[in-house]
Amino acid sequence: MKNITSAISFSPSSQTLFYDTLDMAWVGFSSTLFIFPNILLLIATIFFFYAKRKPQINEKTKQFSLPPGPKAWPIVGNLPEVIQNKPTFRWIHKIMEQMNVEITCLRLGNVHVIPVTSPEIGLEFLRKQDSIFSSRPFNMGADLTSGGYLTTALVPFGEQWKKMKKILASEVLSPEKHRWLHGKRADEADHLVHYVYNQCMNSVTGGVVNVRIATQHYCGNVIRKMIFNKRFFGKGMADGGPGVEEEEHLEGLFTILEYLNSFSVSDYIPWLRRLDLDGHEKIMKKAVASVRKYNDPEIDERIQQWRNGAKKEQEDVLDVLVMLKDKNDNPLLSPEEIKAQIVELMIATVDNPSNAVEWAIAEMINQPEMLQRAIEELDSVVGKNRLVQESNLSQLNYVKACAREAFRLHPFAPFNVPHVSISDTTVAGYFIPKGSHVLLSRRGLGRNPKVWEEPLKFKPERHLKDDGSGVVLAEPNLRLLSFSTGRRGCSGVTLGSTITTMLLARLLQGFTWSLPPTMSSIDLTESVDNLFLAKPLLALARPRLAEKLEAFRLHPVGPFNIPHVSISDTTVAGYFIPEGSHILLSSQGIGRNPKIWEEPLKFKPERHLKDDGSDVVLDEPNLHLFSFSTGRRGCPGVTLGSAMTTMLLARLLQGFTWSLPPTMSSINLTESMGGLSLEKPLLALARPRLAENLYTSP
Ligand code: HEM
Repeated sequence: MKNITSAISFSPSSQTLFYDTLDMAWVGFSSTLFIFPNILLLIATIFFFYAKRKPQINEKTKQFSLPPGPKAWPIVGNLPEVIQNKPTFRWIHKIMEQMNVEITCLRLGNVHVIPVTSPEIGLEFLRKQDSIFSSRPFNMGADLTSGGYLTTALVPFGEQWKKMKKILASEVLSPEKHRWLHGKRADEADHLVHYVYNQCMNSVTGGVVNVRIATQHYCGNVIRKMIFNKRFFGKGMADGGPGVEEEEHLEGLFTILEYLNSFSVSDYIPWLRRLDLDGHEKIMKKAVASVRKYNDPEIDERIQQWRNGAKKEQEDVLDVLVMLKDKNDNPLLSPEEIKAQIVELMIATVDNPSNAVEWAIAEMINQPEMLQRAIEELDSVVGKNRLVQESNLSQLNYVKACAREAFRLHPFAPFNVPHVSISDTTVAGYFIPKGSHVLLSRRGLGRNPKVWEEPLKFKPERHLKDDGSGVVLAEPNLRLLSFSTGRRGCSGVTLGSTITTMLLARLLQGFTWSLPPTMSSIDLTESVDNLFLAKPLLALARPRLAEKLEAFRLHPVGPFNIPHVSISDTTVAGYFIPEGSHILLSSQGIGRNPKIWEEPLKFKPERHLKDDGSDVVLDEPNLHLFSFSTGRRGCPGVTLGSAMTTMLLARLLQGFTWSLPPTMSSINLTESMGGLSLEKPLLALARPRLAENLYTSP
């Protein structure tokens, strides 16, 4: 749920009010005349509020002081500086640097906001005193996104949070459900490769790929597929890219993330919300509506399908949520709870993986030896004849180190989701009043020079362990903040790690990335308003596997099996076979052996059909023909290899009517001299035989 995290970081650039701290005069950047009455109203309201509610003075303040921070104005505290210094997260980090502190305290209205950049202090908040800091703020963004606090991540501590968190842990994000949903993630990983491949082959762009579009839409596709069992709300694009519906949906999700915790004045002086002085509420309402416009009809229809019996089998997360029952066998979740929770799951999924992978590839293109090292790892773990699968991810330590380094150096959000204290306490020797908003700085932790050598350098190898043990993306000790820790820690660690690693691994394995023709290096400048790359990454991609896959297609089986070498003298078939002999089983000789096969040179598939109608398999452990071999050196990929071969042939035969090209009277079946492939690549006339829509989206 990092994204939610992310939301807290930004000060959207649409802000148009600036405050002059010297003469206390508000200056309307765009229209002073328009803003002036608002300001008067603001000041009057603040005074009214203040007169009614004096800040509570706790006895503890007498013993411990608040963390150090900039001097606060009466009543409004540091809000004037927050308004004046946009984006707020950069200002906060700057003052912490200037004060040389790892914890500070700003007072925004009546709220103490406590940014932290030290892992030790962070752990005191989120581990040692976890129970005190386990609530969330009430604010406009959380209210709108969570449908009035019906969800998990954005909900203050209480029964609703407990109920939803438990449901996510046991029914949506459990290891069992993770396995159950594997096929959907696998589809989207294949779709990603297909989409990027189409971009590479696009003669208009010359193979230059917009990596941000690819990564963000992959994340959007994965979560839509897991929840709704569909990637596209509409038809999508012929090249596998997003249609207008998915573009709008994703833009809505990222806008929510941007404005969720964006230091809006009304987050700290709640009655100002109705004035919507900074326009954030209008933007948020529109963004939430544009997401729910697509989500809600799917949800309503599905509830109906279960009610009227049209749906009988659970196929995705939505089915699971709809079918949860309480102890009286009534629906456990209301439609509104389901709708709000789904928005939250979506924002939790799309931001961190896409941003980290975009940054990682940008950094790696500028240091090509990293690309090389990652590719070597992929080739040695996975090989070149098949695409990386989730079962390989645990072995891809260097690839994971690259993703982890991107989380460290380039988090999506400057701060973690706010933690709100439910009672007064002291942390690191400072008084922390009840109701404080604790903001662990993802940027500050990840770049803390006391923790990281050369913190501004992208160095994935710093995460590799000397004992070669597995690299993980989680960091419960808060040396960097990826999934956080404690009772409010991320519920989606496994899913988030899988999506991130698979995204990076597929892009690296499938394509060779380099600079677009006109560039000498990737510009790694960060956007001013947020932590994205200032400009979406455009990079040249060339398929790396195509050549190998083509070789595989043309030479499915070499003339001989891979040599078997004997490790001692022995006799076989009455002959002496010395130690170190190379045994070459001839696949050609076996398959064409006239003692085994009648008319061995004729292509006669029916010879493999069994009289009893039982299944035909491609495996032949008796070596009457040579497919996957047998014994301890036999092929471990029988199932995958059989599935791929059969699917390849079946799809081509089902999808198309094949015939001779116009100028030929028959296909020339001459074998090449150097191998067993056709001498010339097969050219054949194909005509679609199925409905047109089956060809347009993969
Ligand atoms: C790489 C991907 C992800 C990262 C880096 C990440 C990170 C985070 C972070 C930093 C938090 C806040 C923790 C805190 O308040 O201390 C969080 C919370 C959360 N995340 Fe994730 N997240 C990711 C993916 C996901 C996914 C895929 C899901 C589910 C689909 C998810 C669900 C949640 C939920 C429900 C919470 C709220 C927990 C609570 O408030 O009790 N996250 N995540």
